[in-house]
Amino acid sequence: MEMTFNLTRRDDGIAILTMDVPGETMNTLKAQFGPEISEILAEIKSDSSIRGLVLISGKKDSFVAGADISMLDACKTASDAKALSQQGHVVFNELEALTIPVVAAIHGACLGGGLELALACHQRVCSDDGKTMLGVPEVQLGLLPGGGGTQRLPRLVGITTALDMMLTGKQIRPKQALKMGLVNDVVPQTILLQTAVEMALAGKRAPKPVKKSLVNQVLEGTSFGRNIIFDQATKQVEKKTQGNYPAPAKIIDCVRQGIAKGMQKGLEVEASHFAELVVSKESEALRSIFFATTEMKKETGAEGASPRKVKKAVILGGGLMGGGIASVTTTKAKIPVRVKDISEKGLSNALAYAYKLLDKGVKRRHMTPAARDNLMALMTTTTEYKGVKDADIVVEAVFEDLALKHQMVKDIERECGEHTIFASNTSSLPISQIAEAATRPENVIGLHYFSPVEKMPLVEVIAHAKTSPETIATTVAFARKQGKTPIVVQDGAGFYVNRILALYMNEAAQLLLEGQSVEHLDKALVKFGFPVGPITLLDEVGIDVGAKISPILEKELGERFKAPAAFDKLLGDDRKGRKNGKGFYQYGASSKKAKAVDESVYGVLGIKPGTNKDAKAVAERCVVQMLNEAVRCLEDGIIASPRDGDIGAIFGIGFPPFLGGPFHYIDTLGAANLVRILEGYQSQLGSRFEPCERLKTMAQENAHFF
Ligand SMILES: C[C@@H](O)CC(=O)SCCNC(=O)CCNC(=O)[C@H](O)C(C)(C)COP(=O)(O)OP(=O)(O)OC[C@H]1O[C@@H](n2cnc3c(N)ncnc32)[C@H](O)[C@@H]1OP(=O)(O)O
Repeated sequence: MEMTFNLTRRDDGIAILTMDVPGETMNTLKAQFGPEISEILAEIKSDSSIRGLVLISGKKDSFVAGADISMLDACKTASDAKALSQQGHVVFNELEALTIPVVAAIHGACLGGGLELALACHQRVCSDDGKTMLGVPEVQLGLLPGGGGTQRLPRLVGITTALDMMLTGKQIRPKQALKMGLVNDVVPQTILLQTAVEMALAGKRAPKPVKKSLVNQVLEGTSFGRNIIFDQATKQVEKKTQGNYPAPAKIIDCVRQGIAKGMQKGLEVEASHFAELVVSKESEALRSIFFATTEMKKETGAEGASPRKVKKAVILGGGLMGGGIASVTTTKAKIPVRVKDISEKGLSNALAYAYKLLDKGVKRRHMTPAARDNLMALMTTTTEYKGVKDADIVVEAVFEDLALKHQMVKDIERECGEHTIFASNTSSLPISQIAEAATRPENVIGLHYFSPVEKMPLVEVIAHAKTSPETIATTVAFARKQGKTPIVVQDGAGFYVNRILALYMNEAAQLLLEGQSVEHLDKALVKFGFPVGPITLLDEVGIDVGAKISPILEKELGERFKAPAAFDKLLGDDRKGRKNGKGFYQYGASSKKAKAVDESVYGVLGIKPGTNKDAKAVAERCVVQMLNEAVRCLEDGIIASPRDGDIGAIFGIGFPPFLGGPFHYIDTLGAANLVRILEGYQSQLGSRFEPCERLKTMAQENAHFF
């Protein structure tokens, strides 16, 4: 069997231990490595000619991506998982206990168990490459660092920094890592191995003391101060997770107990908590999302089609969406963009949007001003169709007006090349209707972004009947280069995300009109696990946008999409939401966050908030509408699979990730149970709750989606 670890000896007495998992693109830690590593450690200990050890990856651009998540999936019981963690502790403790200096030479991803492996080495040096990132992202999988990270990290970089890393799962760049003391040096990759060897030859070095503020020194230096840190962290995670994610509290407990009772006790607590988390339903759901997104990355979006390379893009419209699309195209995809707008104002908005994003990076020292300016140079602007002939793709982000979009199609067919893709960022108009103006409909596609474009990971790629497979594949690849997670959906009013969102929002509106307060509605759905409540979301998206989309959906999809008539009064009172500072919430002149509910909205709607219903019941009414419509979208072929439906809902509207997405959640609830709930509401509140046929069939067959 091919080995993963290869030990070579240099004349200067430094041994190089190269990790290279056969047949895999990334190194990951697997249980079966235990005996191989123990054998190598025994060999090293018995060979007095070895004066030092350097650990390096044999992979081109990654160190170690963590424990093999598939291995964790294979754990059937908590004791299986605990054994894995304990095995990791034994191996890493043995590595750390070597009397010779051990240096980790890191290039590329050094994450999770990979960083824990590096922490068990006496020193660490990493490359200054953009691909090099260090972190402990286990919390994003509903886990915690189970290879000693909860103990070694705080002792190396301090409690506050370690908690921040473990509770967010953030990736640390090389310079940041050096500054916080996570690595001892940062060098070009060309001299990474040589530097590591020199560090080993120089012998063990105590880690440089991490510079801490006086306040931090006092807080971390006394048990009273440490308790303040832990209590504050606990309060923050409770507020953020609403009790829906068990991992953060367990991370805090591992650190707290380890610092108070010593590393050995800390490791015992870590192994126990890690084990419970591996078999938790939350982690199972989060791991399924990781595998789903990884699987999707390999798909072109159109069977058998290969994407064309996009060397230049044109964005029509420099407004909020156009500016965002242009920004992610230059800053993420690093593709030259020409923004066309009818006014200079629109063009300057697009430039300002990109500059503001990039300048944040400069201020955070992630980027130099020169790098910012080089990326800004990729964006040019025009009020006429000049310099667009060689565009490979044009993304239109103009008003939701079919005639205007038809004009755009004709303009682009006249001004650009025969292969140029026309991608519409429409949020509701069927692509087939937009394509009616095209002489080359095979080049017309939907590419629906979500606002704010630089933050929302999802895009919907909408193919109409005549869209060519190559157009689909090229658009999917283009979105991926922008850092997006694209799902290919079929043409139809509202596509997928806005369609399931519309019924969820309508139900919230019904509850509001029944006398539930705005705060209560929003709090109930945040407690359920959404990032923001439905009323806040309506203010963010725009009450006018919602009002425009609803009739389109109702016309094509039926009565159930009819929005409550009372909501027209809001527009009559010029309430558009955040965009014009007047909606359900008050908006101060400069405040980014909505202040308080604008109580006058109740008068506009002609309602008076009554007694609030149970929060779970409020959430359930809104969520089951979304679940039922998600299944209808699968039934109608709008989405290709439950997997795409889960990813679309999570990445598009923040459906609670710990539930795995609508389809995973229906499996958890049980189709029969969901049908029973829907039918209950149907008898009380009307036909909008009627379960779709697919759900009723699944209920009868006790079927599951996964
Ligand atoms: C001991 C405890 O602390 C427990 C842990 O360590 S839990 C694991 C913690 N690590 C992570 O969460 C990292 C997960 N991986 C990633 O975030 C990304 O893969 C990456 C940032 C490392 C690289 O991203 P990218 O360059 O986009 O590559 P892919 O995501 O497509 O991955 C390439 C292939 O590697 C497989 N893979 C990556 N990480 C893991 C992992 N931890 N376990 C199992 N497999 C992993 C991924 O599935 C791809 O496989 P393929 O066969 O090539 O499709």
